Amino acid sequence: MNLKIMNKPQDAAEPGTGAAPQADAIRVANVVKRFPGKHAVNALEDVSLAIRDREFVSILGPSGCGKSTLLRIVAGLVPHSEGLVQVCNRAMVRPVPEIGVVFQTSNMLPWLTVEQNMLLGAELRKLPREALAGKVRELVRTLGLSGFENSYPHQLSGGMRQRASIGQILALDPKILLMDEPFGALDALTRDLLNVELLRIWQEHMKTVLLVTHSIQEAVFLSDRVLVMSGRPGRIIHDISIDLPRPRKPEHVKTNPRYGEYIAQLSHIMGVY
Ligand SMILES: Nc1ncnc2c1ncn2[C@@H]1O[C@H](COP(=O)(O)OP(=O)(O)OP(=O)(O)O)[C@@H](O)[C@H]1O
Repeated sequence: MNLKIMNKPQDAAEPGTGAAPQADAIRVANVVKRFPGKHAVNALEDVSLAIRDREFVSILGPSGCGKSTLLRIVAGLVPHSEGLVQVCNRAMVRPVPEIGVVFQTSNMLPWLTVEQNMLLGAELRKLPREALAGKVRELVRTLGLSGFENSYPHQLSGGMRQRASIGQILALDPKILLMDEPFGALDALTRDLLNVELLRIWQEHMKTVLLVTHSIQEAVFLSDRVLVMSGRPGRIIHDISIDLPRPRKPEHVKTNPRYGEYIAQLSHIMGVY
């Protein structure tokens, strides 16, 4: 097995094209995060990464290494202690409309229907409801929620709730999706189906995605690159390009010998076997 572990030079031209480099959607440079207090924690140490426009990048790492903290810092939800975070070339200090965040559990309000939840963002951002109504109808259809527009969250399955949560975020059309274990609470079959759906959405809507996951298979199936973090304080210790053809269909990817090699390589790095 001879797979490359690479740290892409961030200012390099696109390989083989000689073209100007694509813009970075996210740039993190030398970020440190300390949680002060009686039980002070050094969560992140000298984390640097760059994610290009429309790239799909996953982060893997041992439990407690700071993956969610890193994602929340990029989202502007948690301040960093040192270093620089830029989103779309602007320093990140607070949440911005270019970023949508999907968490492991649904953010839906239980007293609102699927459609009302998806329209909620428009109200919070003081956009006219009508501007979003058409888009929400289309999202309901493409996310396989037709017939459930008027259902309440408790009337949906876990997978449907998570699809609706993704719809809530997509309704606002962020350029960048930050996803923290979005399918972690779902059964394997539903997770696989939503992975395929996520790839379709990513391709159709040309988003940049940064995904935190515990699943090596999910990371390899979805990503252009997989970043691996060390134990706490978290640092990026591997940056692995996933050279599998797109569009990716499970039946093609999972029978591709390179898929197995990436899984084996990452399992070895993660100490799974
Ligand atoms: N608000 C906080 N205050 C203090 N410590 C925190 C806070 N948030 C996270 N931490 C600590 O920072 C470290 C990293 O936590 P984080 O949730 O980012 O890890 P993770 O890699 O996402 O973990 P997991 O894979 O288990 O979800 C942990 O030791 C955690 O206890």
